[in-house]
Amino acid sequence: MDLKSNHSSPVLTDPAPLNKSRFGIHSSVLPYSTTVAAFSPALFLTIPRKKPGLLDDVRSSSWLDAMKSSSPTHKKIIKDPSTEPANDNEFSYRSWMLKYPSALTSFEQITNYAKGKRIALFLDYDGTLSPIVDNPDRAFMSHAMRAAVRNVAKYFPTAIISGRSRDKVYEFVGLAELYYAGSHGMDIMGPVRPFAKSRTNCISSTDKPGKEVNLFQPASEFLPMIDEVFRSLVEITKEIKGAQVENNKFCVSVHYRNVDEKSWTALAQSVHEFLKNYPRLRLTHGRKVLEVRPVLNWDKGKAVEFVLESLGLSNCDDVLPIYIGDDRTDEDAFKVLRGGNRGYGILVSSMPKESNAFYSLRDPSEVMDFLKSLVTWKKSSAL
Ligand SMILES: O=P(O)(O)OC[C@H]1O[C@H](O[C@H]2O[C@H](CO)[C@@H](O)[C@H](O)[C@H]2O)[C@H](O)[C@@H](O)[C@@H]1O
Repeated sequence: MDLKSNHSSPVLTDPAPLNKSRFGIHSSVLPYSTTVAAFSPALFLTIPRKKPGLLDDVRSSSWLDAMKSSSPTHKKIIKDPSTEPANDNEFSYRSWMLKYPSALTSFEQITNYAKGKRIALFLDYDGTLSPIVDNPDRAFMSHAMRAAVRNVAKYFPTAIISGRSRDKVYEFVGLAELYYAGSHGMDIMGPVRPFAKSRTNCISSTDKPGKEVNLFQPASEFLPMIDEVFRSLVEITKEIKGAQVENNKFCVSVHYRNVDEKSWTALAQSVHEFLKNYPRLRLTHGRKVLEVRPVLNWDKGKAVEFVLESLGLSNCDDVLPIYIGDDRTDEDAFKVLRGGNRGYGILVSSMPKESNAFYSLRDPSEVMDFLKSLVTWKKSSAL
């Protein structure tokens, strides 16, 4: 189901930005912010909301369809295409790949285009670097994947852009040489910004190993609210077996992967009902997860532009950004790269789905192969 076309759904996908100005953010010191953060009206989104009391949409089949189709159960999708007999699913996947060719089989085409260009690499975490698992706290990446990411980052500036809190994703990845954006891009720790336009709402900080970095948190004003919402959602959902609420600092995830399907409507309904008290927050939908986020014109696409600008790589014809991700929130980044043919989005998916990406990879193991291929290509082209 295409949630974008269903404005009556309580789960809102990211609407088009109301204001196209890219970084129109003024500085101010907010009363309860620990960091220097600032807001421009351009950063706030107007989200159409249902009137209180109208919960029919939560019970409707479209809502349930969206919850069901939000992510395949990971156990069902582990297949070896070389040994499994071709079936209907495989056939439709291969047809879909005509539109989203494999980044591995199209590798030569990608590198031909990349010749003479500087690649900047953006990687989502869950479902891209680590396989989807039932327990979000145990979504570890393999040692082999970490080695592949470490290696690729030696040759190309590399950033992780995740829905997780920045600290959590750093803990999982554990590589100090990367740039990190957590909370769907609302918490960016990047390089000191000699190239970037003056942006006073960036603050200087140091990362874990003590390197000087820049911190950009456009939603810092929301911190107390998100904290309060997190605690309330833990309470509200505690009777629903399997529900898990995760604090991602500037957003909150309500996981239903381990909830019996019969209770999904009840869960969605209570979250939706509760959020009516918070008109400055919105609900989006990820892989078996409801995500509570500030109503802010900021997303993973904006985060990509921000990191590129920080690195002095924006508006350069000789830069090729590549973004690899599996989730609906990664579409914002794919859109940014597709616009003006700036770079390549690569969708990680084992099943056909519409995307703004150019290429596809089936699962994290293919992501790892792609990263390794980039390194091999880079080394050989330097000879
Ligand atoms: O942007 P990402 O790095 O992909 O983060 C998106 C969400 O990922 C995590 O949830 C997903 O992965 C879990 C572990 O495999 C899985 O159990 C869950 O069902 C998935 O939705 C993370 O826990 C969320 O907070 C992120 O928002």
